[in-house]
Amino acid sequence: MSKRLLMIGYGAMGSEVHRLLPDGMTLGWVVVPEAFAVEVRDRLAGRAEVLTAIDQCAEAPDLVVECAGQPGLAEHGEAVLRRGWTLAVVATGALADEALYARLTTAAREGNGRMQLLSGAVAGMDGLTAAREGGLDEVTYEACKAPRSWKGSHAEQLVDLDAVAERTVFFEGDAGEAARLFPANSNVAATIALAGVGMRDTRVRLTVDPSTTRNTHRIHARGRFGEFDIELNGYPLESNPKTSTLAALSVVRACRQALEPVSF
Ligand SMILES: NC(=O)C1=CN([C@@H]2O[C@H](COP(=O)(O)OP(=O)(O)OC[C@H]3O[C@@H](n4cnc5c(N)ncnc54)[C@H](O)[C@@H]3O)[C@@H](O)[C@H]2O)C=CC1
Ligand SMILES: O=C([O-])CC(=O)C(=O)O
Repeated sequence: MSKRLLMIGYGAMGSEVHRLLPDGMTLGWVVVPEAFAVEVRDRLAGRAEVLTAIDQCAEAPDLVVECAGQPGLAEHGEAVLRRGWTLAVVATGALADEALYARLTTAAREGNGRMQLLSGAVAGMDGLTAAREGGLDEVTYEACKAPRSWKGSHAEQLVDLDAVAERTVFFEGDAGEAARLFPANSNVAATIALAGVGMRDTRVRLTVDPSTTRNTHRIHARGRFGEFDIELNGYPLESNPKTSTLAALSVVRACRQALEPVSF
């Protein structure tokens, strides 16, 4: 019998994940804000039940994936974890809020739930978490995207996205600030911080480049293990250029992991 997935959010990433769900996993429920429920119900045309709160879900899903962004994790994360369900998360930037982080970890502990932080648009989180065990001296992260990928974000206050003519750095700071200021664009900064040296000590630089069509992520880590540099040039999703295709694929991978006895 097929395992059943509950998805929080059903935007660009959610629809892509739904399209690519592995055999053996079906979408049972989608949770979206009231204002989007009618539209999402129309799009799904009966293929999954559309809810607006976790307590409306009458059965236990085999897996819950958050594809809703930071407000979605803040709103529904606790209810999922208190029910003892497993929650795979991409809006890791929400965890820069220490109070929310504490609420979710307490809910997971008390409810016997599990929060799985997904690697999203980047690679190397396995190596970084392993490297941390030996001690890390430095972790830096740089993102570079096309102007259209920064549209509608705080970048609009820092750089003229319509006029920018060459690669331009518009933000330098720590991972916590980046995740808070760019909630739809800098979850990766928080993911790297959570896997490495934390929000305050992870240095972040955000850039825009009018000549690129990719979402580029560069990570540098140095510690007792040695050092590594990762550069990932991802294709953005057509339906949302802020979001890399790999981020959606990392959710698909989490679905596959829930099905298979052997996994990376
Ligand atoms: N960790 C990573 O590498 C990445 C993380 N992300 C995160 O994933 C999020 C989703 O990306 P897209 O699908 O491209 O965005 P999108 O804007 O296309 O879709 C967001 C969806 O979430 C829903 N939503 C919003 N607030 C909600 C709430 N309180 N409860 C339930 N649903 C809610 C919306 O109705 C919409 O269906 C981004 O906002 C970002 O936070 C995105 C890319 C990479
Ligand atoms: O998808 C990406 O390239 C990264 C992203 O939006 C995020 O970190 O929130």
